[in-house]
Amino acid sequence: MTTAPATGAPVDLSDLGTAGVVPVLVVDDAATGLRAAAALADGGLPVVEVTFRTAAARDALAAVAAERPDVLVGAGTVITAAQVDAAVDAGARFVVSPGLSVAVVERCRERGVPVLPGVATATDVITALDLGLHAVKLFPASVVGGPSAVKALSAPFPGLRFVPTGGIDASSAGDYLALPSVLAVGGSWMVEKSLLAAGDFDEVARRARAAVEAAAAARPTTGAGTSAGAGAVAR
Ligand SMILES: O=C(O)C(=O)C[C@H](O)[C@H](O)COP(=O)(O)O
Repeated sequence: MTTAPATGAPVDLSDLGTAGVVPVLVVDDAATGLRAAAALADGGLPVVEVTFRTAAARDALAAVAAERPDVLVGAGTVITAAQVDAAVDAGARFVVSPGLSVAVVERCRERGVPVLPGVATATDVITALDLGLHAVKLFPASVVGGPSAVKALSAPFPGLRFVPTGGIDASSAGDYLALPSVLAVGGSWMVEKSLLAAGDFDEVARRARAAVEAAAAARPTTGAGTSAGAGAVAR
């Protein structure tokens, strides 16, 4: 069971490494967001990235932040500095972007929240390093080459940690998590749209539990919470 840092406590990206898996949520109403976050926590994964793709995203994020202080809630699909402000004002404790925007990174720094921008190429990685980042999201991970792409990009950039996201599911998560440069994996498979629409939150909890187990099995040496993948990451 992963424990989220208490509300108000500083969060850094190592906390995502501790979880090992970042569920990516797309919701059309705040109540569904709240139920999904509760089901994920029931499954031992008190972490959720609420994507800023829907009109309800802000309210869903705010509801989770207010009602579930035990859950580490962040914002995803953040592509403008204005969205950083909206997300942080709603209670986001980390920010994720599909790509690398200097404006987003700088606003996150100003607001004091850790940011995980997306990269897909070595050129993107160099830009991230120039900005002083130590961890990036690899997106879309399955399209840019899967675990082989992580390995290839890790070679010239030792010390950089990756959070592969995009096209990952229960069957492929372990292949990424077994790589030492992988901090965590992200994905929507635990909170699939059809499950939310059907109100099948038991299945959300079951998938969260399976994901936690897969992460622990892929990083077996020191166990969940203190595994190699959970090493410290500077902002
Ligand atoms: O919204 C963002 O910030 C993104 O970069 C995209 C999401 O992380 C992926 O869409 C999740 O991918 P799936 O697990 O394949 O659904």
